[in-house]
Order: sequence, then C-alpha cells, then structure tokens
Amino acid sequence: MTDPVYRRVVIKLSGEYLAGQQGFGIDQPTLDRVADDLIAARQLGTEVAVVIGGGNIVRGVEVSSQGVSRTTGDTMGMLATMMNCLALEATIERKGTPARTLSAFVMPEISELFTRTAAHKYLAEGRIVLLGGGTGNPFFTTDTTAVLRAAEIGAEAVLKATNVDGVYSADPKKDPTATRFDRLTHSQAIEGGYKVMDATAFALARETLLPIIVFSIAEPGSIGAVLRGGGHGTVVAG
Ligand SMILES: Nc1ncnc2c1ncn2[C@@H]1O[C@H](COP(=O)(O)OP(=O)(O)OP(=O)(O)O)[C@@H](O)[C@H]1O
Ligand SMILES: O=c1ccn([C@@H]2O[C@H](COP(=O)(O)O)[C@@H](O)[C@H]2O)c(=O)[nH]1
Repeated sequence: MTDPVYRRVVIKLSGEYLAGQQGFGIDQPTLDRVADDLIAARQLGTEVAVVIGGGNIVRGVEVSSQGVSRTTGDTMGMLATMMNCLALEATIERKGTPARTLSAFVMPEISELFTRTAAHKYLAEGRIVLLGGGTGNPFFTTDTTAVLRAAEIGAEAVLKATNVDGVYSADPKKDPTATRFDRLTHSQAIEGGYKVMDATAFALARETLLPIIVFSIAEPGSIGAVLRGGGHGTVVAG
C-alpha cells in the first residue's frame, strides 16, 4: 500500500452530510461509515484532526433570519458542532479506536479545552482528535476553523470532505453546466468567489501556505485516497 504523503492533517468534515437522507440531525449509519473512513485514514499513519460543520443542525445565518440575533445564532451553530463531535467520538471509540474531543469553549463537564499542547499530545498518542466549537467566535465558519486549527497545530494540509467532488466554476447543484477544476491557486479561489468555502478560509490558507483539497466524502475510502496523494478532487494550493 502507498505511504501517506502527509504527516498530519485537519479534515473538515461536512456536517450537512451527516444528516444522510433524513435531511436533519445525525444519521447513525452515515456516521458509522464516515468513522470507518477516518479510522482507515488514521491507520495509514497520518495524524488526523477533524473539524465538523454544523449544517445538519444549525447555521447561524439561517436561524438569525428567523428571530434570534446573529451572534446567538452563531453560538447555537458552534454548539451544534460540539454535538456532532461527541457523536463521532462515541462512534469511533465504539469501533475500538481512541478519539478525543477538544472544545473552543470552556465546558469541563463535557470536553477538554482546545490547546495546541493538548492536540499535539493526543495526536501523538494515536487518537483521532475532534475539534469542536468552531473558532469560538461568531461570524466565522468551520471551514475557517479548519484552516486556523491546521495552522495552529502544524498540519500539512486541510482536507475538505464535503457533498461535492471539488471546486466548480459555479455551484454544481444549481448549474448543470458548471465545470470542475483539478487545481486552483488560493488567489484564483478567492477571486473566483467559489462558494464551496468562504473567502476567509481561502485567505488564511494562502497566508499560512496550507494546501486545501476539496473532495467528496460520499465515496467510501476517499479520505485515504487523498492522504496517499491521489483521489478525485480539487487541490487549492500556492
Ligand atoms: N463553485 C462551487 N463549487 C463547488 N461547490 C459549490 C460551489 N458553490 C457552492 N457550492 C456548494 O457548496 C457546498 C459545500 O459547502 P458547504 O459549506 O455548504 O457544505 P459543507 O461544508 O459540506 O457543510 P457544513 O457547513 O455542514 O460542514 C456544496 O454542497 C455545493 O452545493
Ligand atoms: O468559528 C465559527 C464556526 C462556526 N460558527 C457557526 O456555526 C455554524 C455551523 O458551522 P458551518 O461552518 O456553517 O457548518 C455556522 O453557520 C456559524 O453560525 C461560528 O459562528 N463560528
């Protein structure tokens, strides 16, 4: 089997995907399948940290349009990512692989606070480390969180495991004529305004020289394929 090309990565896992066919919340069979992929990826030898989105439960912008403030909505969204982390942690551990959730918020009864030291310690122990609570600040996204945490913990790449198999010239779910890019620079991704990730995430990745690989999580084994330097997706890099 080919060795992995990365020593340490942050995987941005789509929250939305975890809802499965039910469209909301956590579909346990979907979570089980994703957990299997993450465990197989860890077994390749790469240190794996995971940031999960919250789109299967709450997005701040959406709830704030219905009557709560944006900051409250965003806080709800960040707490939603914690719920996803706890569900994934329990699922990974049930399968016999150690995991650990670290939170951006102080919530000692539930999770240890994220620090670089704690993340390094648990990664070195071979655990899959789940990073919950976003950045801990409103007005950001978990895409930006993934890039931020990757820079903080010295990861070599951000793997965006999502509902689409790369960055397209337009949203492929809305425009059937959209074409997929194999490769883009960070600047091209920002200037193109491609909504698969927010511009803040691309800008921070450009500044911190972090490659981002956008690919579909729907394909079993896709994480491992990307870790071995292959797979089907878009590479956003220098
Ligand atoms: N130019 C584009 N190329 C690819 N996907 C795009 C583009 N523009 C918009 N999208 C949409 O972006 C979505 C993926 O990003 P989004 O942040 O919505 O999901 P996610 O990160 O997977 O979910 P979550 O926020 O729950 O983690 C795709 O489902 C796709 O429809
Ligand atoms: O740093 C952050 C990260 C996230 N949020 C809020 O959480 C939701 C869910 O995250 P997604 O990236 O959209 O999946 C997001 O919509 C924000 O409301 C945040 O405020 N700060």
